[in-house]
Amino acid sequence: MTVSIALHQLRYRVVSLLVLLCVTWPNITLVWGTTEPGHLYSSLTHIKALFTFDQQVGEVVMLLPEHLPAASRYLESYLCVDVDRSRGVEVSGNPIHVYSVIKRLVLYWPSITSALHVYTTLELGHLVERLQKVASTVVLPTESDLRGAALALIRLQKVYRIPVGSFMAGHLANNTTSVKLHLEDCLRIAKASYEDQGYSYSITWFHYCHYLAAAAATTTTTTTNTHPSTTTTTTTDITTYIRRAEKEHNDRFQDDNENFFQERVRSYGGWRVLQESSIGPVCRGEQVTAPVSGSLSCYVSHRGSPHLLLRPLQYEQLHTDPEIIHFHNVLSQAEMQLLRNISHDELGQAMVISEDGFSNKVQIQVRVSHTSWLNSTDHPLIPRLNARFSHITGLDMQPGEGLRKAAEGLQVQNYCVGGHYRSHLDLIYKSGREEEVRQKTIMQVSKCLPVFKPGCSPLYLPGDRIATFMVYLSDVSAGGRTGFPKAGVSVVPEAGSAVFWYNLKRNGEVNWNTQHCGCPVLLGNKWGEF
Ligand SMILES: O=C(O)CCC(=O)C(=O)O
Ligand SMILES: [Fe+2]
Repeated sequence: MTVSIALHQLRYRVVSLLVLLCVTWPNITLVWGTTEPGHLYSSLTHIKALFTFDQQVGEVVMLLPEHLPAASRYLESYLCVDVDRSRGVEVSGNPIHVYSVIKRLVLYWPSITSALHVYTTLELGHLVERLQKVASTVVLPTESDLRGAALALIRLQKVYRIPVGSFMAGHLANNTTSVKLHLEDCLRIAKASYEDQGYSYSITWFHYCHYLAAAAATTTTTTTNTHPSTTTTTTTDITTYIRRAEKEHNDRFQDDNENFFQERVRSYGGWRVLQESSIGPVCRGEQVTAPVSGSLSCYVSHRGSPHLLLRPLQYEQLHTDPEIIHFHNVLSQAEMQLLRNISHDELGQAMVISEDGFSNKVQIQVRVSHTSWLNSTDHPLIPRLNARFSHITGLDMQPGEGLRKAAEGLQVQNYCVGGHYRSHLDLIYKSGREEEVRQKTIMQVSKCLPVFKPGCSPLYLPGDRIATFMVYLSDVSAGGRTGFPKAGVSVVPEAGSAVFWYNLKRNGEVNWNTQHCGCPVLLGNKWGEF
């Protein structure tokens, strides 16, 4: 199935471009749709709208009399955004701010809104009215979105090895925000991880909560990290949570699984070693394999294309098997902006193909991003880009129809903070079950040629994505690399540059070393903001 999208209004901003080149068959692994419950934090459009709405709520709440406790709580949290905005600190691209805005709107806004009618007669009546109008147009977050935002923090913690104390203090990647987390947040995040079976992380967070609760209990006044409403959770309660999580951990212990410590938990307290996430080292840009010194090169070349003679390409070879090439300055700022504009309104939650190879289904934890597809007819820029990519790669980018199709349409993709794409292959045949695919020969695949016949397994359709050409439409403030854990290579997103590799070997076999991931975005937006 090919998804073609008619573009309507050209507005805001966005993202990156993924061109997946197929031999013959127009398969897609990705379709667009609306944002799933729990995933509001990953939608650029929604998050932008929430921050705008939040600002309006903040302005009204500042004028309300103090006796509305929810309003005071709202304000206390909101003022941190206000401070950061005035300091020029990134707000919508900061996962702690994103978690906090969702929290304010889920926990405090409902009580505020139900009390607001009282104030319509006062001086601030017109502000209240305006706010209520806006509220009816905004997709407001739910408890499950708050849980999703908490789990996004855990994902970042796993991959980038961020200490709990760093989140609590609002400090990420050398970037400090005014927003601080409290005991109630600590408990919420710990519980979210526990419910998601991330036992080791939940235990780590519960220990921190225990420390906060103990500190609060020894002071008569509230400390900076606690809040009156949370002092009802005692250290005894938290100890019970820890014991429960430890028991679950030990009962379900799996060696080498990032949800568990390296060993069973033996006694209460003590030092425990967290498992390394399989993508952690590449995503952090650490050296994971011995450098292939001497064999890699940088070129300025026209790559044999007369079209590139006057403006040769700068390219860097990052790896030899597979050959991974990083091309620089492939798109101009204006082109990136245009692509972000024309895709923005069509972004929908990305999905991945299901096991049976045909019915697309959402696997939310695997791929958290928003995508849209661009056709050649959507804008005159698209055919121009297809031609340019063809000159660069030497491959046919003819979008065509059916078996004439050489390449899929352009796919634009946006990841917000915490957004990621787990390790996968871009192939259609089968990602993951290596042995099974090895046993199927190319002959079996060709039985299905020249057209799809009944009896051919949907897993072995004629043609496959032979190569991937991916252009970054923005820089990313922190995180968001494209990581190749088997090849030990990672690429830092650089606006206007492109990564290219062949998914198949010359003989048509799968190149398993092309396994790659979109590392979680720690700060900012992959791909772009304007
Ligand atoms: O986001 C990235 O860096 C990788 C994206 C990717 O692998 C894909 O969409 O297939
Ligand atoms: Fe991919």
